[in-house]
Amino acid sequence: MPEGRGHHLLAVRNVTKRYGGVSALDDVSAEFRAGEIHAVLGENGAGKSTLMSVLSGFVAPSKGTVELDGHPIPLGRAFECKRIGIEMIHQHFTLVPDFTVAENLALSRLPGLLGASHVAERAAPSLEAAKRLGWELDPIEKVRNLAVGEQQRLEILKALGGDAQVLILDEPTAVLSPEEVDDLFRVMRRLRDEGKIVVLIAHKLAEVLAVADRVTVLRRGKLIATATRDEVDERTLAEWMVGELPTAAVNSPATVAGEGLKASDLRVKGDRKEDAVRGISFEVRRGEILGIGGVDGNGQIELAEAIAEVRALAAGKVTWEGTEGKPRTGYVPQDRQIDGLALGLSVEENLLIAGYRRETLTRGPFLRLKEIHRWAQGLIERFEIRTPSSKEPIASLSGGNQQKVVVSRTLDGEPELLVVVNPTRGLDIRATSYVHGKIREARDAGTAVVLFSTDLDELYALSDRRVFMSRGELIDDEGAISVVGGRR
Ligand SMILES: Nc1ncnc2c1ncn2[C@@H]1O[C@H](COP(=O)(O)OP(=O)(O)OP(=O)(O)O)[C@@H](O)[C@H]1O
Repeated sequence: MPEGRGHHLLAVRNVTKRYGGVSALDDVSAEFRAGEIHAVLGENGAGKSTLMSVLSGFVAPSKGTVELDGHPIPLGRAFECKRIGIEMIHQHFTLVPDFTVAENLALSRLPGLLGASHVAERAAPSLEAAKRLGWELDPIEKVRNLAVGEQQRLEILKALGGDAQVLILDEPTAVLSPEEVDDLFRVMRRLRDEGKIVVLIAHKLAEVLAVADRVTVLRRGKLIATATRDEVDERTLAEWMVGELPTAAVNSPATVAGEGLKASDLRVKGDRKEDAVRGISFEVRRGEILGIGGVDGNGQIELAEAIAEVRALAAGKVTWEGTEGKPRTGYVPQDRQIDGLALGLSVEENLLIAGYRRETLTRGPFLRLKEIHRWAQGLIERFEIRTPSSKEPIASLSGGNQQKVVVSRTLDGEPELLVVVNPTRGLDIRATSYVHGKIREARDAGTAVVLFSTDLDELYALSDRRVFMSRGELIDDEGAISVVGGRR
């Protein structure tokens, strides 16, 4: 039996969290034990993030308590929770890119001046943890030069340096390559065996079954079940999550064909003026989905932005149907929080913002408000965007539901060229299968689709043809996937 088991118990007792009329959590009770990896599952908007935020003190519940070893934790006080050893590893990293590894590690400890000797002293516990886990990082490397997987390691090391007893990971595998996922799971098991409480939010059932000791499923704010790994399979979990079984989508071959986008010798600079895309040529025909795979950070984003015309080309040429003419382009960017959404505006305004439906929704300089409302309502229903109303601020939607807003308005614009980057990141099984279906529909109607995805399952399920990117270049040998990657 792992040492420390039974020593620490994080217990949620009858927790309810209401936002206006919505119960994000409804009388939820659950126990997270030392020496276990506990996965929390649920559809988009089920309440997973809210539960994690309650556990880590970022959100105070409307009712109920959380206890660590029988002592109530300070509710809604993240800093206090950190002090007693509860650490949340967020999906959006909280690192300072221009600081070194050691400086970032030092910063996470008590605030104060960062003299060179203090940095070394404060970073030491995290660097020791790094050594123990086989995650050696160069302390003087700038964080902006680290690959995404390394940045995540740094986030975890920050938490361990603070002597975390409870580690909460919010969808930690979303940004990782298969090898990095295996390595993260190795470390999670090791931390579990050291007696820590490890909690994770996850969407991929296969991953959950691979790593979790126990699983808790939420649906619409309610706890549906907690079970041990051996008591469940993918089918049961899926049923618990959605209340029914989703039907698997089948990939039908493309029907419409025609000349589409042709890119010749594209070169694109990254944000730091580095050569992010180094001479790439490819073609994607109308009625075809071209998948571009590879580990994050190998120039995919810069290439996607260049094709979608939101980043300038340094060199090279793009033609559409053999001419210099521009296609009607739909773009689903990588980071919805930064590029996709105006967080201060409502759901409806965010649907409208991309301007895809300008002809029907405006009259001269005026907005046709009733039309807009009806149209927005239609998208909300079809894409099952979970929101109390279309007037709700977008910031109050769950992550997956925000992603649905971006995807739905883009697909609704009936693009001739569709550029999507990880279109289903953060979406649950049902939403993923719906979005895949809509992308195939667009393809079947003659759209040329360029799918950038770091998710191999998605890449193989959706694309008609595949290439991979490594260090700014295309490689078409699929066997090369395991060697793709590393630093920029
Ligand atoms: N700050 C907020 N204001 C209003 N409503 C909110 C707020 N935060 C969450 N909600 C609502 O609470 C519900 C649960 O959201 P939560 O983010 O916990 O879901 P989730 O399971 O993490 O979903 P996802 O998989 O999409 O990230 C959703 O209906 C969401 O709209």
